[in-house]
Amino acid sequence: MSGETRAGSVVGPGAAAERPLKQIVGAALVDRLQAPTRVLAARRTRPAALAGLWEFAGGKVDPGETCEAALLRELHEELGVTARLGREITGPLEQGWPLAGPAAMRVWFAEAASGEALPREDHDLLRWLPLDRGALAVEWIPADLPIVEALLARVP
Ligand SMILES: Nc1nc2c([nH]c(=O)n2[C@H]2C[C@H](O)[C@@H](COP(=O)(O)OP(=O)(O)OP(=O)(O)O)O2)c(=O)[nH]1
Repeated sequence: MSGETRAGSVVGPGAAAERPLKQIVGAALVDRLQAPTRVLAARRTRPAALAGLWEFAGGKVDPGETCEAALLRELHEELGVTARLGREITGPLEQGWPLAGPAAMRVWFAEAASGEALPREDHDLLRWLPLDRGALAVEWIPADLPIVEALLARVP
């Protein structure tokens, strides 16, 4: 029955609450929040379906964790940096940007407050991309492309 709409019923926020999207968070890590010129892309190593594709560093929000805390944790685990978050790059959903499957990602601008970003977990390569059409030079996870476009449109 799930996914079907009874005659006369309205699919509203309640439906979303019954089938919440898995919350993912990601960072558009830039060289500096004030007047950014480059953004960091990370190449995934797993799972096989995503290996070799590029993404924003980040990951799943743990139960009881805020999105912002999860993102700072993920950036430390994955890149070894202590980050500072800037503005959110808001998406079309309350939970951010739709991803493949029942998941959505909220994305923030971020900069490293300390540490140099290096691939530690989940990635084998990092690349600093220019904040122009050159940001599309790598093969992003397809769901990330609208986010990259929004990022380029929202660069100060
Ligand atoms: N981190 C990240 N995940 C993304 C992006 N785009 C996208 O579709 N995803 C998907 C890939 C995964 O299915 C999911 C994130 O899961 P993940 O595997 O990175 O999360 P995690 O680090 O907490 O993983 P795990 O240790 O629990 O396996 O979101 C993106 O730009 N960044």
